[in-house]
Amino acid sequence: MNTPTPRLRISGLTVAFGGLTALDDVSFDVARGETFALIGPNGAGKTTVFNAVCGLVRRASGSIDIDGRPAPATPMALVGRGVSRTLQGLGLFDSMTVLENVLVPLGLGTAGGRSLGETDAILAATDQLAALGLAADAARPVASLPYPERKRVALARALVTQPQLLLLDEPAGGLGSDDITDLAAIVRGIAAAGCSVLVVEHHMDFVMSLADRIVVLDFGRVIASGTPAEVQADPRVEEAYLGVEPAA
Ligand SMILES: Nc1ncnc2c1ncn2[C@@H]1O[C@H](COP(=O)(O)OP(=O)(O)OP(=O)(O)O)[C@@H](O)[C@H]1O
Repeated sequence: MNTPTPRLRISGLTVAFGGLTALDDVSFDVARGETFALIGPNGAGKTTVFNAVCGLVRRASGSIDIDGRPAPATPMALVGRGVSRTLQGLGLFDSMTVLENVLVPLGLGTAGGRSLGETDAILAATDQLAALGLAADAARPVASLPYPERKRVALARALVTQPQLLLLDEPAGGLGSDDITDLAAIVRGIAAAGCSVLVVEHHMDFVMSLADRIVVLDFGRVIASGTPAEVQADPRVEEAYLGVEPAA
């Protein structure tokens, strides 16, 4: 039987910054419609994986394929290949309204693989804001919104291009428990619609309740992988987070 082509395949990825090996021979696949988490202590290399997928850092070796074809070399070309990303910080344009922020990627490229005229772009952005409960905020300066709403604007901006692979960098960071519960429901809906989600997150309850599979990085290496239950039971993970030596 043929194995389906993964949405994202990372093979033997190594990235170095001068003398620091930030990623060392990292490999994993993300299937279509899968929610996949990358976890690990601070500095483990999680964001560098995202940056490598987006063509923002140079690979020393390894390959990155999206839907069976090499990832494009530039971030702009990624949108046309169905990839979107949120940033660890919000990365919003504070001088713009909510709607203008969500329109930015539509001005750069395509939605669902096709270019949109201005009217259709505004409709798509307005629909996306409505889907995330932000319809009433469209004309407000984004800087005037509370932090959880600004996080959702950043998510709307990533979703407006109708990605097939969504990279979420610490989406729960800075949110309270009610907002995290809402976010988990939103991410489940995104995955249920067939979009693969690769999430970097420190909030463990969120990760464990959401992810189909998890890879754990430490000092740039994969130290564990599997289902949430498998990863939680792995003594190497406890060691990486807590500095506890696994029992012999
Ligand atoms: N552009 C860069 N130049 C030099 N070193 C970098 C650069 N980007 C990342 N690093 C280093 O690479 C390592 C991995 O960083 P990265 O940001 O990927 O970790 P992370 O797992 O995302 O950490 P955190 O959870 O704190 O965000 C760290 O030691 C970091 O200091």
